[in-house]
Amino acid sequence: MTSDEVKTEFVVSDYGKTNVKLLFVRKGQSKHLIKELEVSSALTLNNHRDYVFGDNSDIVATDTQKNTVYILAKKHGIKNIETFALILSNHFLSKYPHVVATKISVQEYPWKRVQMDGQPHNHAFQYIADCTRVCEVNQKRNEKPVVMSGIRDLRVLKTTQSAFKNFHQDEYRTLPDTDDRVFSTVVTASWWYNTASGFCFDKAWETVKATIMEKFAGPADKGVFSASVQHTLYISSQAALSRIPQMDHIEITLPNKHYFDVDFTRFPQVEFAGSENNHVYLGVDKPSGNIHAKVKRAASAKL
Ligand SMILES: O=c1[nH]c(=O)c2[nH]c(=O)[nH]c2[nH]1
Repeated sequence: MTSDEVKTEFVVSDYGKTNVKLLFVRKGQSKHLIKELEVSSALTLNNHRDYVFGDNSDIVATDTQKNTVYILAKKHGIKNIETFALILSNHFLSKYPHVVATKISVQEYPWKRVQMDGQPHNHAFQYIADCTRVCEVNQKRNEKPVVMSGIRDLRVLKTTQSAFKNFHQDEYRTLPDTDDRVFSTVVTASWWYNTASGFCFDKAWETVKATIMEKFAGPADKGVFSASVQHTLYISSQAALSRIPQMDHIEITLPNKHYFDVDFTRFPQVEFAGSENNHVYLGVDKPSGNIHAKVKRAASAKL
C-alpha cells in the first residue's frame, strides 16, 4: 500500500446520463399528442469495482441508459412524466440484478396545443413557458418507488393585497411597515407522494398549480390578502395537502422579488399633480428575500 492508498468507504455513488432530450409524438388519431422531455437517469450498483479497481464489467454504460430512455418511450409511450419515470426505474431494477437503486429525473417542456379560430389544433403546438413541470423517482431494490412532482419557474406578481408590517423591531431595522406593496415571486414547489398508484399524476399536478395560484392571487375581482410571503407559502402548502390525500409533504421556496417604491420626494421641484394613480417601482434582482418551508400533515391529522 502506497501512502496515497488510505482505507476508504463510499458515502454515495451513482452514475448516469443527464438531460437526454426526447420528443414523443403519439399519432393514430386526428389529434396528435406530444411530450418533449429531458430525462436524467442515475444508477447505484451493488459494488464499487468500477470506481476502485477500474473493472468496468458491471457498468451499464451511460450510453446504454440513454438508449433505454428512447426504447422505453417507443415501447410504452409517454402518458405523463411520472409514469414514464416509474417505467424506467422499474426497468433498470428488473433487468439488472446488480443495480440497487435508481434515480430518474424528468423535466417537461411546456408545449401547449395551438388554438385556431377557437378550435384546438390537431397537430400544431406553441411553447408557452408559464412554468416547468418536473418529477423525480427514487427507488431502492425491494422498496417502493418514491415519487416527487414539482413546479419550477412559475413567476407571478400582484400589485396590491400584500402587506408586511409589525415585524420585529430593533436597532438594526430600517424597513418601514407597509399596508400595500408589490408582491412578486418565482415559485419552486416539490411534493412527495405516499403512493405511486391509484390516482392521476396530471390531475394532482394541475391541482397543486391551481392551489398555488389561488392562494397567491385570490378571486379575480378582490384578490386575497397576503400578510407576508411566509403566510402565503403556508396556506398554499396546507391547502395542497388537504386537497391531495396522496401528498405526503410539500416543499415550497418563494424568493421575494423586491419592487421598491421610487422616492419622488427627492424631486421637490417636479410637479406631479394628477399622477397619483401612476406608481413607479424599482425592480431589484439581488439580493432577494428567500422564504422556504417543507410542510407535512401533523401526526394527529393522520389518525
Ligand atoms: O413577506 C416578507 N417576509 C419577510 O420575512 C420579509 N423580510 C423583508 O425584508 N421583507 C419581507 N417580506
